[in-house]
Amino acid sequence: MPARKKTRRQQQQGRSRQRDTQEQPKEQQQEELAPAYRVEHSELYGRYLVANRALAAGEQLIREQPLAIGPCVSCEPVCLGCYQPVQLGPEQCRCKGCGWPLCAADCRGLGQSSGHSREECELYGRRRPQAAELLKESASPDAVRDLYELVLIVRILLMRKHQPEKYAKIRLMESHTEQRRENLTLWQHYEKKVVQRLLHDWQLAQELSGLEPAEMHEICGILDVNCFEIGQRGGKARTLYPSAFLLAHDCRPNTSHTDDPLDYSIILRTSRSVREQETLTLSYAYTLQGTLKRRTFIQGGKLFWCQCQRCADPRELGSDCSDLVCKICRAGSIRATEPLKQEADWACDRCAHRIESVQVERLLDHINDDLESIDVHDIPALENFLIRYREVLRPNHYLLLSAKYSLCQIYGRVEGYLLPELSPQDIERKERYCREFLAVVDILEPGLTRLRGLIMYELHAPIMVLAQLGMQSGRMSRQEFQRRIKEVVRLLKESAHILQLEPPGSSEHEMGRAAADALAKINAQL
Ligand SMILES: C[S@@+](CC[C@H](N)C(=O)[O-])C[C@H]1O[C@@H](n2cnc3c(N)ncnc32)[C@H](O)[C@@H]1O
Repeated sequence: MPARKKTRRQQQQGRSRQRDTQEQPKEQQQEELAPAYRVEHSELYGRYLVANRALAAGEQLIREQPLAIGPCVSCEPVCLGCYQPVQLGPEQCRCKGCGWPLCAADCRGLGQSSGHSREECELYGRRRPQAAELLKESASPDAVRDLYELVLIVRILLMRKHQPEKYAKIRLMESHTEQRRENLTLWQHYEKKVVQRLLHDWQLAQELSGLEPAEMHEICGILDVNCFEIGQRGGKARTLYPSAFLLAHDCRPNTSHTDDPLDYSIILRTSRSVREQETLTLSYAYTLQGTLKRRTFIQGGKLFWCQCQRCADPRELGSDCSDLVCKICRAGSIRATEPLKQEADWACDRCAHRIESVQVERLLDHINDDLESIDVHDIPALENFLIRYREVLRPNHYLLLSAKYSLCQIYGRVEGYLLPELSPQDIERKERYCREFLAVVDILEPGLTRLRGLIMYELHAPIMVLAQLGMQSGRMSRQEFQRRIKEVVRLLKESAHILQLEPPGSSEHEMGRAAADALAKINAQL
């Protein structure tokens, strides 16, 4: 995060303390209940968490600070103190001790174990030619990525010497080392980019006696299997938490989590009510992706093939978010015949047309690249994308939904398309996209989830504006107007409730407050 002025930080801390005090009675109540979960073990999951009793939606299960935190593996350089983006040019502030780029000389993360610690700075200071001096403006994206990939690994290896208790906890995490060793590409990547580099170029064994390649590979595995990616307000980091890593994966999970921008704590809650004995789950993959891609992603990093209910269902629990248009009969939808087999054919549900899954993958990669090349603020280009692929993908397809979600967020917010400038057709379009998106999110991320809160907030605005326009023009009946206002109130209520569960200081929390304010104004007028 950019260096924040003391007053702002103090204000934020003040808000946070206030919130703690307000929540105290609730926490006291919870203390009287049995613990919310317990750790179990199975052949399939290894260790995992189960509900110890029936849990209500929104119950806080875990709040804990990271055991380890560092930059994400990315080509974008970030401040080592607070993980906000930085530049590599001569103007950028650099650490006096080691030369790595920082957001500012008084970054709040300097000298902190959650940021750029003294031990790290001293080590990098001794390795300037192999580290900071490579971080120049002319450095290739790969060179930047390779260096930033090392940071969290080195931080953990330094704990071996400086924080042995934390290090011991981390080493108890799953690394899947044997399975990783069998994957030659993966193994060689870490052998070359991490192990050899740290041992030979950085001479790390001089700093940490007895350090062996096997231990370094194990740490790389632990990070791949157990890391969370977190971040608020443009910052991005990866973290290991003491117990949140124990949650098993499901592609329609029953918990949701967020992180506190002040101390990087994870806050994990039930997103819907959970039965006693039910497995507590979160999603290791982005839920708004199709089964073919999600399963490949999970297998790549976490080394298992997901077999959850959603993955096993060709219609993905009725969301149809992987459906393609059959180009032979046009009326049918093409879906995986056996979704738990990556290589199984895809077939039309109306005619005999079939395609191989590799062809589907190629098509999806192509469309995804096309979408990625569009600026997320470019309304005409996103609209054009929807037109280009409506003959190829069904309306709920996750790639179309991704474009629709961007449009939901920018109609009414970007120049030339601000709310007063929007035509009724544009407003109707925003409403339609929001509804289509929400219908799928209701299936795949039901309950008190951030995405539902955000999209409900977006949806309230077009309904409200169209209702007002309808009344003004005399084309809408009083009854219809009231029905719409009722819907606006419901959306704002739910959105305010969900988004205010997000930590103060986050943009989502701000939006939750805006929803609550809008609701209060409407209630005052009713
Ligand atoms: C973040 S760790 C979870 C904790 C781990 N079970 C342990 O005992 O340390 C992720 C690993 O748990 C297992 N796992 C989690 N969810 C799973 C699922 N739905 N199906 C199969 N294995 C799963 C896999 O071995 C995965 O790599």
